[in-house]
Amino acid sequence: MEGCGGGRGLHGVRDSTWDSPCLPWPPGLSLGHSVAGDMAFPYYLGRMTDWIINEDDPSVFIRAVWDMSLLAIGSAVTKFICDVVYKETMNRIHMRIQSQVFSSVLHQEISFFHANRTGDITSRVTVDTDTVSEVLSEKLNLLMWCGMRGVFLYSLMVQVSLRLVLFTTMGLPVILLVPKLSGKFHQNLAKQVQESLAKANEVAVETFQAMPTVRSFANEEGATQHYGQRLQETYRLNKQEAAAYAASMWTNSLALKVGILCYGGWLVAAGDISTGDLVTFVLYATNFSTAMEGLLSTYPSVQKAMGSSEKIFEYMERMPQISPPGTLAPPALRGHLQVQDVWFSYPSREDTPVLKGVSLELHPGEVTALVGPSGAGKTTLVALLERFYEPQHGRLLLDGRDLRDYEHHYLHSKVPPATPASSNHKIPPDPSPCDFITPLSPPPDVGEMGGQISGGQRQGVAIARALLRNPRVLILDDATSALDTESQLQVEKEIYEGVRAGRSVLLIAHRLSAVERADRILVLEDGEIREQGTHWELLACQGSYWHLVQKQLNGDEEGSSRDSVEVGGL
Ligand SMILES: Nc1ncnc2c1ncn2[C@@H]1O[C@H](COP(=O)(O)OP(=O)(O)OP(=O)(O)O)[C@@H](O)[C@H]1O
Repeated sequence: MEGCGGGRGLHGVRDSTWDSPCLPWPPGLSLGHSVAGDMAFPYYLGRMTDWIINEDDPSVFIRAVWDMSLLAIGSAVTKFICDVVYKETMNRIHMRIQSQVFSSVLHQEISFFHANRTGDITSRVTVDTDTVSEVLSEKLNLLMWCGMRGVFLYSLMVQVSLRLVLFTTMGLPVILLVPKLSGKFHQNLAKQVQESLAKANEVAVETFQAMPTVRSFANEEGATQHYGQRLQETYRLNKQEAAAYAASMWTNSLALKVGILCYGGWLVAAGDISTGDLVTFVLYATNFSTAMEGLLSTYPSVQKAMGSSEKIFEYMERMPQISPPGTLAPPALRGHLQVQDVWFSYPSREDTPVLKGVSLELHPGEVTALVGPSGAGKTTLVALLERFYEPQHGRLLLDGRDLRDYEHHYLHSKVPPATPASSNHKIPPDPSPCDFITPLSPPPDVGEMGGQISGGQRQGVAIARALLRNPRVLILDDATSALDTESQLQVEKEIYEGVRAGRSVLLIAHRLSAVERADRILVLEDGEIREQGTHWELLACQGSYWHLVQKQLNGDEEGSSRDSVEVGGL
């Protein structure tokens, strides 16, 4: 068996996965003991038959009974120990595979999560690993057991009668060929079942995630129907899979057994073998046929697991499509951030650049604001600064060193973003010593995707989390739009206090009143920096910024009717 010691599993797995959970003693040996115990029965039954027919010395009969009893006990005990050790080992392997797939997925680049559906990824980590584990812990055990029985029995059958073995062997191709042919077909079907199940899961996950939308469009019936259609597809494939499985089972050839009895009877009559030998052989052959049946019934499951394991190992062996982080972690960081001639397009739309030669600088002790219409590329720039993606052209430098050179945890603690998305996970009971968070008082568990807190609380938590890290570069991406006026003033106080202490701040805001105090305002439009200057300088130019301000004043842009803009100071 390959599962123990180095080597690769069903379809190849890194050695480390399989190294540690080795069986404490050679599994083949203990399995051999157990199988050999089982195999002795036909032999002793044969001897007993001869004794009954010939009425030999009674001690032969008593010895046979004793030997059989001892072997039965020995075989049962060894099998029990074997099963316990094997299952324990396989459980550990399952746990390891599952956590390795999970960890491997977590290390993928962000675009991987955009390219693959959440349901598919979850299915890989849970359903597929379960399938493989089930096969490892049950079916593979059975497969080894049946395989070993088959080998033992065959050699014992050879010892009893070579002629009968040759006769039996003629029926073997039927037994061995059919599963090979049906196996491929079954493996294909198993893969399709897994994919269809993943799609059904995806529909369920997406529906639950968008539950408020489903409710407000009264689309519960539609969503149920959609899910039902997916399940129907899975059901149809499952039926086909079951039929393929049954087809691979029928090879248990009754004709073979009848043939052995007829031919064996003729050999006994001809005096080639004894009646006891025939009894022994028939029992061996029956056991052999059962072992072959076991192999056949297990084989499709192993094929199925191979389909699942292929996908698991695809994930486990996938290298993230982003440069690995560096090791740089200087004790002191100024927070001078430079974006130099950055061009970027998303992997899913490679021919549509979102950022077109963007250059900007964040200086320690200054607030730099980035404004622009929706879709201009502001959040994309933040994603690059967070190293979710890498630009196709241009450089991102922190204190003169490329962002890629910095150690992963160090970089994210020194340059944390405050975005609503960063508050979606569970938070500690006391998220922050920051004053503004107290009145917002979020619950310790924010619920899935932050669903149990208000927009304002979410933003408060996000800012508190970012500030808690005492960052050198603070990035606020539309982080204060849902805060009430009092909380917003407190956040601004925190921000500007941090700036006085030498922090660099990048402030992205739709509500233009929030950026008026910034030391510099950059206007990003269609992926390009169109203007930069202070609030007053930009107003005086009457360019893009002035137009944005006018739009908000006139209430043209979404939400601006609620947020009156004071052009002239906060
Ligand atoms: N993951 C993605 N894959 C492909 N295109 C994307 C992705 N995320 C954003 N985009 C596209 O990139 C462009 C810029 O989006 P981005 O979110 O950076 O704009 P934004 O200026 O932050 O907008 P807003 O102010 O509304 O948040 C948009 O055209 C958007 O559709």
